[in-house]
Amino acid sequence: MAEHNKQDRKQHSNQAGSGLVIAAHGRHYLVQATIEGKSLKLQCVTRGKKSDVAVGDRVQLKLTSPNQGVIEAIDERRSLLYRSDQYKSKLLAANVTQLFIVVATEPGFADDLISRALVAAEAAGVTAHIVLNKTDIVEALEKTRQRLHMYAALGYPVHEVSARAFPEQTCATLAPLLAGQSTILIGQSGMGKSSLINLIVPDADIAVREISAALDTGKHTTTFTRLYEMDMADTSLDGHPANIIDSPGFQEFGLYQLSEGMLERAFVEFSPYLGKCKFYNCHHLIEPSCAVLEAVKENKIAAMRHQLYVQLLHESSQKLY
Ligand SMILES: Nc1nc2c(ncn2[C@@H]2O[C@H](COP(=O)(O)OP(=O)(O)OP(=O)(O)O)[C@@H](O)[C@H]2O)c(=O)[nH]1
Ligand SMILES: [Zn+2]
Repeated sequence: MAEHNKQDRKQHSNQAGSGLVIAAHGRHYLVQATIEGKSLKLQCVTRGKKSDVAVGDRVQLKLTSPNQGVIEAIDERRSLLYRSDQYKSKLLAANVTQLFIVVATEPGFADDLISRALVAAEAAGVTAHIVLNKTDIVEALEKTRQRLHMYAALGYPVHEVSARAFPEQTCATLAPLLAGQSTILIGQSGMGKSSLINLIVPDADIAVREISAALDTGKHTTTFTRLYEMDMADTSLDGHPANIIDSPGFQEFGLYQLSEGMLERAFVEFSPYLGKCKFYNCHHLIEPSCAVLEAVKENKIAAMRHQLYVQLLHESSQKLY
C-alpha cells in the first residue's frame, strides 16, 4: 500500500458509518452515507475483489478519505433482482419492493420482455405493476389495452398515464403508489421511462450528472443503474419517503439462477395446476396427463406464457457457472 494511502487510512480509519448504495459503475459505488451524524456522498470500493454489492444495498462502511470509503458489510436484503449478462446473472438492484414495467401505446412493446420481467419479480418476491404511458395517442389505445388485458387478468395492475400530455394526472396516479416503496422502473427504449422519471423525480438530471462525475463514468451517463431518494415532503405523502431506481436501457433480467421449482411458481397462473400432474416431478413439457399442458390446451393458460416457461427452463439448463 502506498505511503500516502496509509496515512489517509490512519486519519479516517476510526470513522465508520452506514449508507445506501445509490449508483454502481463497475466495481465503484456511490454511497449516500451517514458518518457521525453527517450526511455525505462517498465513492466506495469493496474489500478485495468482491463485487456483490448492488444499487439499493444498505451497507456498513469505513471512511478512507473525506469523500471515499470501503464497504465492509452488506446488510441483510429484503429482495434481490438480477440482470442478464450473457448466460450469467449479475446483480441489478437490492431491497426493491416493487417493479414498474413501463410500456406505451407506441412504439409497440415485446410481450416476451414483459413476461420475463414478471417472472423476475415473482421469483424475487417483488410486486409488479404495468404502467401504460402515452395514453394521449388515442388511435393505439384500445389495441394496447387489449394486449395488456392478459396481464391484468393475471393480477398485475395496469396504470394508464401520459407523461407528456397529462403530467399532473400522471404524478397524481403514480405518487401514492410510489410512497413508502422502493420502486425500480424498467422499460424498452422509447416507452417514455425517462420522461416519467423526470416528472416524478425533481432534478433527476442534476442528480445523474453528479453521480456520473463522482463515479467518473465519462460520457456514459446513462449506462449505470441509479437510485433517487425522494422525501415526498412537498406532497400530501409527507412522511413516506420513496426510492426510485432507474435502470438504463431495457435490462434483460437474469433468470438463469432460477431453479425449475422457482420457475413454475413464478408463472402465477400455473399455481392451480401444480401438484396435479400425473408425475410428481413433471416438467410440464411433453409429459402425458400434465395438468399444466391440459390447461394450455383449454386456453386457461396462454400458450405464449407456457412457451416462455419452456424457453426459460431451457435457458436455465444452459448456464455456464
Ligand atoms: N405522445 C407522447 N409521447 C411521449 C409521452 N411520454 C414520452 N413521450 C415521448 O416518447 C419519446 C421517448 O421518451 P423517453 O422518455 O426518452 O423514453 P425512454 O423510455 O426513456 O427511452 P430511452 O431514452 O430510449 O430509454 C420521446 O420523444 C418523448 O417525448 C407521452 O405521454 N405521450
Ligand atoms: Zn405437468
